[in-house]
Amino acid sequence: MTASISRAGLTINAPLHDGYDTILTEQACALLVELTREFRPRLTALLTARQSTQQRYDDGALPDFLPHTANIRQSDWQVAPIPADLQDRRVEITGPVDRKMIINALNADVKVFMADFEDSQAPSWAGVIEGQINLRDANLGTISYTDEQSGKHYALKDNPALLIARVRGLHLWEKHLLVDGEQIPGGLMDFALYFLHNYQTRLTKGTGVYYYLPKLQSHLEAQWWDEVFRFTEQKFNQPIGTVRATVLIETLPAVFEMDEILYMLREHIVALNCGRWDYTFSYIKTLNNHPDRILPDRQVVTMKQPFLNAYSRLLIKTCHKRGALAMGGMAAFIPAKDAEQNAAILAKVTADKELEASNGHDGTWVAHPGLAATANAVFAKYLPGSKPNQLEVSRSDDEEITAAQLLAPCDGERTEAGMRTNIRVALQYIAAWISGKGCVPIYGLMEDAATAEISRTSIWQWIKHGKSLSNGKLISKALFASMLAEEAQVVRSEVGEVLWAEQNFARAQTLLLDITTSDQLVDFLTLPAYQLLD
Ligand SMILES: CC(=O)SCCNC(=O)CCNC(=O)[C@H](O)C(C)(C)COP(=O)(O)OP(=O)(O)OC[C@H]1O[C@@H](n2cnc3c(N)ncnc32)[C@H](O)[C@@H]1OP(=O)(O)O
Ligand SMILES: O=CC(=O)O
Ligand SMILES: [Mg+2]
Repeated sequence: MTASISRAGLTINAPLHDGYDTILTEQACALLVELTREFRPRLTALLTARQSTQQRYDDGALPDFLPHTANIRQSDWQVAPIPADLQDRRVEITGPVDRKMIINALNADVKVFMADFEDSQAPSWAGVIEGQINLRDANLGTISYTDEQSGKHYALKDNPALLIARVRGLHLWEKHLLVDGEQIPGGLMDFALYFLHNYQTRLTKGTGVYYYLPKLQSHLEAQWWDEVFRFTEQKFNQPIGTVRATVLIETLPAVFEMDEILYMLREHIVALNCGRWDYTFSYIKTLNNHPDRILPDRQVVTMKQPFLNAYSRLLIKTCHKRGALAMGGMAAFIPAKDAEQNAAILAKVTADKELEASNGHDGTWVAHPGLAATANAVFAKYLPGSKPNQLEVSRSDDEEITAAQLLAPCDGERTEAGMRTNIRVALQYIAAWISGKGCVPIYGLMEDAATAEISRTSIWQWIKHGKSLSNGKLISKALFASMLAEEAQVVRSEVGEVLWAEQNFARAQTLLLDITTSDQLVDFLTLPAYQLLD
């Protein structure tokens, strides 16, 4: 049991290992207390508002554009000019804030590295604090790492990629830090520590403090972030716009409020991004009670599906009209060792990036350095020479993209193989997450919190609506429980007894059973899983 420490009014219920004091300084603790007291009450109200909005969808309503903000959508305004170093973002690599991976990502042949406290990071105490240490050292340019086993040394190359930090979503709390007896918001903690420890270094280098904001559900949440940014800029005597944000549009409610989100953050925002995996998860969650909108096997739900293509095109059109960039998203493929398999993977990544670039996206994401060349080659065709982006594309496009298109049902089969794959993926991912690893390769794909959510909520929804598999089997709680027991044995033989015992597979199996057979859909799998982390 760790003794609790009180510093500047912040209660720290976790050990302060080597170097942690350089992050949780008196000044940092005082900032966390001040920001929490100022912004936590309204965040709590915004989270409650999410529940009442969801209740309306559960009662039969469908998401739609908001009547009372029509003037924002219809009037003429632009976001603040995009800083020079954010103009060309054709390829961005993403990854957790692990020391070695940060160095590899910053050295990759990409414009930007999105350093992730979110989908690809399990927010263990060590993960979040050491992540801040690593990012501080990366911004200073002093980061290095030596692999104890191989002896390989890692250091930054000249002109590394530009760093953008993605903070935790608003639903996640930091259980190790309390203000006035209550947990502090995880995203606010990531934001504040990253700002405090990096703004001077970054401003001295002529850049700003750049963030990705995940999983927003409304423009009022964007307004909350805007106020956090202003408060912090003013407190540190920095001009408005020192902080710049890229907002992921990755929930179904948010796609109907993109103009409003850009407007609320207009002095801070530079881009929106298509977070396709969380978006697909959110489509399932938001419409979980709508029997006519049940998704098929996960493998069928690609960006070619009309509802996802409408989302990509509306995001591009909305951004470009307002002077913001429109970033694409992640193909979940990762390189294979076998040359023939790898060629097939690169062909799939090329096709995915080609669709994004031809729709008009200004850039895209890759999950692995081995995919950077492929994504660069596609975007180079659309951005020849020194052309930085496609801001001119669909700026004045008046083709309407309707609510019906965004909500269009997606047909396809629900197969037994698809259901069994969902089970094995969700089981292995949850085990990894509660063991402290937020992103793992499973069956040749990158799996993170967003992709795993699709696997487990698909099954939940199929059970709820009594759907059948393509072979006629009724998808019931009993069928799921028996398949889970069988697939757990498959995974156990794949990973072996030692890893099964060491890496929390039995606990993951219990958690997966609980959240898939619960009557109410569990909002995020990371909420119950966080109780098991650390
Ligand atoms: C839905 C969303 O939110 S998408 C965004 C969140 N998801 C992500 O960011 C995915 C990040 N990607 C990853 O974490 C990894 O690529 C994984 C887990 C999928 C696969 O990792 P590994 O199994 O280690 O891959 P692999 O063995 O091929 O790695 C080869 C090398 O590339 C490095 N590497 C792999 N992915 C990355 C990355 N994203 N960033 C930096 N380096 C990377 C590895 O560290 C390794 O380096 P080394 O040779 O110096 O040891
Ligand atoms: O964060 C990205 C996503 O696809 O989810
Ligand atoms: Mg996401």
